[in-house]
Amino acid sequence: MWSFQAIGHGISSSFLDKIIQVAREFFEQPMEEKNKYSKTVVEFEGYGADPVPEEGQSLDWSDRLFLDVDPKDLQKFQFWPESPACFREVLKEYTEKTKMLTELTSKAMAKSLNLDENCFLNQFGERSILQARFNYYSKCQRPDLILGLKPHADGSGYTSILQDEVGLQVFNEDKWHTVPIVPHAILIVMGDQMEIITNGVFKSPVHRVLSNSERDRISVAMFYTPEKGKEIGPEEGLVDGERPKLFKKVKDYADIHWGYYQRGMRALHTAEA
Ligand SMILES: O=C(O)CCC(=O)C(=O)O
Ligand SMILES: [Fe+2]
Repeated sequence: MWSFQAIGHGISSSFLDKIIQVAREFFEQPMEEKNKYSKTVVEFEGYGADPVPEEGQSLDWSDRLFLDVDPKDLQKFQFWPESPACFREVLKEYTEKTKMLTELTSKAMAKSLNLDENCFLNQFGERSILQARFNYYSKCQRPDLILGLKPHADGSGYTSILQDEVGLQVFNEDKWHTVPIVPHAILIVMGDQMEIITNGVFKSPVHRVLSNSERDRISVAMFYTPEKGKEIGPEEGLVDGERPKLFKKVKDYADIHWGYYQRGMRALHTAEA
């Protein structure tokens, strides 16, 4: 399993529409307003494109706002938009709802593998991290020439994605598959750290976003990642004679992943046993 669409998650449709709406309002503002929240070259957080460390690497046809949202003491309000006026309040509420969703999802995934329902939550730790990435893909005259977002696998534990248009594709069995829009479903995509924790039973899929000449697109990705400095590794219940340990213990894997991601490369091999 690499991804699924969560429905019946208890987050109201009107609230999900509201998040997409405030994201859209933020991105539709003049550059001058958005640049108040710009990140510098070295920072992760804030408004603007990801850095491209080396010449000749592909740029994405998209606009981003990246924010640490949980634990609360990691929130840096200098990067949180004040316009639209309800932005901060809506994001705080979505953070709380996403936390509840990750708890439910982690338990359900553990039970599906006949593991103790708290085992994934324990690996992620008390201070597990949530980061929000708002993506805006504007219309593009030449969608044949440029991608909205380059192929990558997430460095998170797993990621929940809200999307308002098709465009996201997942690579599986030698083909790109377009993820359908299920209204008000939240797409859960495994990241590399769940592949490590499940000893390869769950896979972290390579995915990308196409650009589109007719419609723009908003997505809100929430990256759920183990706490800083905490070691994670394959669950003992998923290791046996037939399935030896495929990965070693790692910590702060997301930082390692980032260096590779920027160069359009996968990082999972760095965790192989
Ligand atoms: O825009 C999307 O649907 C996916 C975004 C994504 O893959 C990411 O931000 O890592
Ligand atoms: Fe992604």
